[in-house]
Amino acid sequence: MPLGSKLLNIALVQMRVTANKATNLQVARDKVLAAARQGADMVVLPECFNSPYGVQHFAKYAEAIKGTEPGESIKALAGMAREAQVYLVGGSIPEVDPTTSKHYNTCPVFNREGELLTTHRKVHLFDIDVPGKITFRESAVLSPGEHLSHFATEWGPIGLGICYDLRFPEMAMIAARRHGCVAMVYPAAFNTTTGPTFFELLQRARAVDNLFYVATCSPARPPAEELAQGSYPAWGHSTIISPIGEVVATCDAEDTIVHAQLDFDKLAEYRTSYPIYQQRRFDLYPDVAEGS
Ligand SMILES: NC(=O)CCC(=O)C(=O)O
Repeated sequence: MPLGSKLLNIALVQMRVTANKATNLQVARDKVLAAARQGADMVVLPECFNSPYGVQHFAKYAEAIKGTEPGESIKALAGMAREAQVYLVGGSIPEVDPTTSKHYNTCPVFNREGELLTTHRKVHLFDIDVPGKITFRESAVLSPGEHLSHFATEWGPIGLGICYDLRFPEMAMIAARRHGCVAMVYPAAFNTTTGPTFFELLQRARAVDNLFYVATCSPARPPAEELAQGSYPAWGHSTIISPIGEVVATCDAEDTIVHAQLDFDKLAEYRTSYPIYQQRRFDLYPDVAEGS
């Protein structure tokens, strides 16, 4: 992709995640390389791509990212990004901070040289209770991140969130208006209870709120026999949404790679047609994007 190009080819790797970390890393590598062969400039992996998603698993699979020798998943991700020569939004992995022993749900991002550009620690932990359907309490094991995150690319800055973060419009608004982000990327793992009602709706809302692209990447849904044994029922439906809320590309719950082209000339056109960036009334309500 030549510098200054307005088109970004993105690929969402909706992969099956197993209990075997080495297998997950190998599958991720094969799929990142396959996506690059299809022309992807940026590849996104799912939330918790190296470990089953569940509070009972986080500590067992956790690895250090910073402040010491990086763990095997970080080394593997850096290698994949370098080999495929893509920006890699490395889904998320359970992270342990070696200085505090706290655990996080963390998204690492790499450039085409395999250098770690940034990490996003999930800011809003997934604590919900839908009686008779799903109870989940990430905060039983994880600590919340304390920072919002974005990274620079030749297409413009790109904001990061992880799954439940998608429900909080302020994060996306701050990315868009404080940092000038042209897209928001969310590794995610909604489920068969909340996914049908909320997943696409939230993505379309965040896109339209900010007139930018939104991309999400989920694990594929496990097979019925694993669900019967209590595996997390991932909703799948990895999706790319345009700045005016159209579904550009999506899928169901299967193991697949979703490709789409983000067109930033179109984004500029939409922002001219719908000049909401110039029309806000901060004399009537506070600006959440104010600050450093
Ligand atoms: N992994 C998550 O944060 C799940 C979020 C989710 O399913 C929701 O409804 O929100």
